[in-house]
Amino acid sequence: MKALTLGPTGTYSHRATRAIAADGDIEFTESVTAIVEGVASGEYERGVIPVENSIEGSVTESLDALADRNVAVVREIVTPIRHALLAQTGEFETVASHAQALAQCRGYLEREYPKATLEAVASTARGVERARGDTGVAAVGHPDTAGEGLRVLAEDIQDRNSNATRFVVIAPQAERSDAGGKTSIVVYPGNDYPGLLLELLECFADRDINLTRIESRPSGERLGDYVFHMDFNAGLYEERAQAALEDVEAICEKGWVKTLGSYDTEHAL
Ligand SMILES: O=C(O)C(=O)Cc1ccccc1
Repeated sequence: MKALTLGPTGTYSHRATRAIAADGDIEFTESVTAIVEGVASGEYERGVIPVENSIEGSVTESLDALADRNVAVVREIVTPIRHALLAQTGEFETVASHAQALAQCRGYLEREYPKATLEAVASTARGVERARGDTGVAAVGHPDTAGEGLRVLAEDIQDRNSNATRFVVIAPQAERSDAGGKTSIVVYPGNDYPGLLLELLECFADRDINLTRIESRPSGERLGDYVFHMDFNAGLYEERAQAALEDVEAICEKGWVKTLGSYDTEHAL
């Protein structure tokens, strides 16, 4: 199964993708939007993108790409994230990594390297490549990416011990499934009145369905206009989930509801 994820080789996304594809079937690109596009167009059978981190929150580019393109979510993969500081020597002026990784280590970097300039690059592994080619650059990434030429200067530098990232596995929309313990939908009410959000939440509360996440993103139309990403603990094969979705659709008759599908969770290292 050909899978596309965030590269180059050695990213956390790459590690998560190994849960669903063999290394020979994994290809890389350097933007999550390009991953979603590669799957939506049918070029790739699977894509793996990070959506949420326990310290830093949403990967907003991923949420927006899921709202804007037509793909299905067929699985979620949760992995612990343990960052290392990698460099050729202890003398560096710049720390390069994915913006989320830099943010997850903000306290450590400010405390230990207050003068360092932080440089956001496309992925942690891209930062490691920068450090491999430049003595003035250190990287934040998985310690296994050090390879030859880089020293692991410090391990477990994330600001909290419990640092986990949630990735979703996406597939072409035709593979959307009703089976699985969780469901993701994206909702654009296209309306605004007191109690609208309460009504949306009641669709789930009234049926004893646990919402695991709700995240608002700007619709891009105007200030104060939102798209909601909602995840809940029920599969669309369940009558109560179908009924909740029907009610959500009725509330959003002036907007739209995108059903990304039902799926199960996998924990990977
Ligand atoms: O850059 C990577 O390695 C990624 O896969 C994105 C990311 C960054 C930080 C934590 C989890 C995922």
